[in-house]
Amino acid sequence: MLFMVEMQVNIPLGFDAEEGARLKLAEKMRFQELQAAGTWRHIWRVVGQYANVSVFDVESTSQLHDILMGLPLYPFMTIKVTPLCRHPSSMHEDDR
Ligand SMILES: O=C(O)C[C@H]1C=CC(=O)O1
Repeated sequence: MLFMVEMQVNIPLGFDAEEGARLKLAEKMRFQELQAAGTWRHIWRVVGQYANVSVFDVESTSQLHDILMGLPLYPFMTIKVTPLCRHPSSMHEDDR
């Protein structure tokens, strides 16, 4: 199942810089793990914002829920999830 996930990161002004850097590194490592597994299929930066638009490929909504809630930066994120399905004109067989 494919989902578009929009994530806005809001780390409060004055948040401990070292802890912020640690969380960002942990987030990057988790992202790369999920990308390598094919679960976090795509990611784009939203220009001018600490935000991304991503596509996740998961088995269930509860899997996606657990992944998102487990992200190191989750406590600072506003997240919007949109289910996707294959466009009838798509040439990509793996768009499911
Ligand atoms: O930078 C972000 O948009 C937040 C998050 C998503 C991947 C990652 O490495 O950090």
